[in-house]
Amino acid sequence: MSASPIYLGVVGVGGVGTAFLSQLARLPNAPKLVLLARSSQTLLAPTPAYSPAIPAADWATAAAGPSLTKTGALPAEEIASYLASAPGRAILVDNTSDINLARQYPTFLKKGISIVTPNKKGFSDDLSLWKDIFASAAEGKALVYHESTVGAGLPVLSTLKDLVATGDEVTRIEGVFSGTLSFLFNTFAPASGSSDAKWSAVVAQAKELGYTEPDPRDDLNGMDVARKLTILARLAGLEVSSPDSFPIESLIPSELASLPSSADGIAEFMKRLPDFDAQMASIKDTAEKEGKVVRYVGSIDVAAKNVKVGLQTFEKDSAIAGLKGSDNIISFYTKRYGANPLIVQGAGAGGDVTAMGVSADLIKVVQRLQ
Ligand SMILES: NC(=O)C1=CN([C@@H]2O[C@H](COP(=O)(O)OP(=O)(O)OC[C@H]3O[C@@H](n4cnc5c(N)ncnc54)[C@H](OP(=O)(O)O)[C@@H]3O)[C@@H](O)[C@H]2O)C=CC1
Ligand SMILES: N[C@@H](CC=O)C(=O)O
Ligand code: NA
Repeated sequence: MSASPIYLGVVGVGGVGTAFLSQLARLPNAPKLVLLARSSQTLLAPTPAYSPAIPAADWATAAAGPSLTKTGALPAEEIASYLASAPGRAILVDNTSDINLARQYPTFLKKGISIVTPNKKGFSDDLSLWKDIFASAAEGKALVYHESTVGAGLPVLSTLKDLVATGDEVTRIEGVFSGTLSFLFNTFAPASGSSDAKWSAVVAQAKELGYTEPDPRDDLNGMDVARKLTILARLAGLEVSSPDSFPIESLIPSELASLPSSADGIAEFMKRLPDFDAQMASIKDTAEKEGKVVRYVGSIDVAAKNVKVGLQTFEKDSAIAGLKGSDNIISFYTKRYGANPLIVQGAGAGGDVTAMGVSADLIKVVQRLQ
């Protein structure tokens, strides 16, 4: 007997979304792509047959697919209704960083539509949304997978969930949680050798490489790391009310802090950032005088219910100082593992590795729905 078809809606075709589509095109037993959206355009397989499916691969190939319905941006409720009416189980992959779409996850889940996403916003916003998401999933018998919200494709959330589910006691989680900030400090202040790179030039490079959030200030102000720690803390059992409920050290010059988060605001920020290179150079030099390097780290002390995010200096021969490229390193201290933590390390940003986490989650959801 062949498995009944599963229907897929994908929103977002940026760095991660494009890499995801190309992985989707190669997946055996891939669900039928029936909706594909970017900020101002939506492609739909025509109803009531939900056929022909949209060809995966990339946006241009998809948009050239025959007999598709094409429209502008659709409200989340309409996307949910469209997917819920498909003649089989449905999955939404959210490859945006849109908080408004994330706030609608409960609407999708209550209708039985499973969610797969690298978008951190829904899981790190107010605790009430977190609770609503998982209660709605239970109500709609739908699944929620979001591995790439922390450490991109690295098995961070699955590891933590396994530790908790098997009865281990997680006491502390610490490390480098930002691919962008890892790349910036590894390049700007390497542990071996020296670098003349200007901070602003390395920020521009990280943006170009697709490591940053759509607005790079979300990385530089520490909020991206704070969101990841909020997600990990919640999975470890702490009721963190929101990512701004603990102190976060920002690397954004105060003079640039109030620029708007529009495309113009981002461009203005990037243009004026070189004026403040001396500030980061001074932080680097101060660490250098002590024979150390500076890195941006985070930690969760589960027993003390304490979350910290900010700059710290490290000996040059330490594991954190020696990270390369966009690598994350995440150490789980638990009762079972004792003094030697379970460590997950590897690339923590970039389209391909993030999409890998999304595709792997999709495979798990498809297997569980069949
Ligand atoms: N880049 C990385 O290394 C990692 C990213 N992530 C997360 O992955 C997500 C995507 O990141 P990335 O691909 O880099 O971001 P991009 O800015 O490259 O892409 C965002 C995409 O979302 C679309 N979009 C935004 N808002 C909406 C909306 N309301 N409705 C429909 N489409 C919308 C954009 O449309 P348009 O094409 O029209 O602009 C674009 O296609 C983010 O949540 C990010 O935090 C997680 C881990 C690592
Ligand atoms: N901007 C983020 C992307 C992954 O979450 C980062 O740099 O870590
Ligand atoms: Na991950």
